[in-house]
Amino acid sequence: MNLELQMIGTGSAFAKKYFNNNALLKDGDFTLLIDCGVTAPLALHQLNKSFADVDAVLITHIHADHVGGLEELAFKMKFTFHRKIKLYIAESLTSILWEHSLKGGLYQAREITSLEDIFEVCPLTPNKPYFISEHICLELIPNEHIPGKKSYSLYLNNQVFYSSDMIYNPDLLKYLVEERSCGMILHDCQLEGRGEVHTTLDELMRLPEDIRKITYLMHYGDNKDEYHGKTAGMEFIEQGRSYSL
Ligand SMILES: O=c1ccn([C@@H]2O[C@@H]3COP(=O)(O)O[C@H]3[C@H]2O)c(=O)[nH]1
Ligand SMILES: [Zn+2]
Ligand SMILES: [Zn+2]
Repeated sequence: MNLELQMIGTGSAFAKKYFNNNALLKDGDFTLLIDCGVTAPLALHQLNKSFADVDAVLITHIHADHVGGLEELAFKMKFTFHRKIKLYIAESLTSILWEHSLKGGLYQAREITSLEDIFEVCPLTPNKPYFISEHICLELIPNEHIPGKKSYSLYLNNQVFYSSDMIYNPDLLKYLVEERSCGMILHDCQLEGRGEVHTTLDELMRLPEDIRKITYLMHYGDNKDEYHGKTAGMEFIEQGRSYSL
């Protein structure tokens, strides 16, 4: 596939040791930022990067650990870099992102009155693959996360499933592996407590071994190290490290 995935953060929403669960997906010179949480500017800075290195941004759902850095991204693009990058987002979320999340901070008469004043908005239809660069094919898969809130997982190049935030859905994982040649799963992982809005480690440990073998854990809490060797063979994705896909 020849893509590189680098998690700029691997933490759960309120983790303090890890940044928000956001990623860079690189195809040669093209870099996609997958989600842009509150901590994204600092996370990039600590990797000697900045929003200047980002060519497009994709949003999976509207929670601060996934969209909270967009205000800074937008201002930097508009007034520092003078560049409009592509925003990939489910069509169902475009007006919600502006009206319910970004307008309060970004609105500026004659300068910024809509998402289109900042981004080249690319609304995506779920369950439909899109080539967004030469080698990145992206599909949004609707998931269940928060009652009444639309949220999406990603399926990359018909091979890699990226859960973003979702409650346990073993049937989806089995379907992707058995019917759609999925060879890698990056899954959110709540280490403790009941999985009311996320998937828990206990739930993932119930998956069949062939699925666990290809499952990597992300969006975890600060005490992740206590769980090393206690994950039924599933590896934790490491913040900052680059993975070849
Ligand atoms: O019913 C709820 C709704 C939300 N939350 C917390 O708020 C966080 C929002 O970001 P997140 O989706 O990464 O994780 C969520 C949880 O940590 C919760 O515990 N129960
Ligand atoms: Zn989250
Ligand atoms: Zn969330």
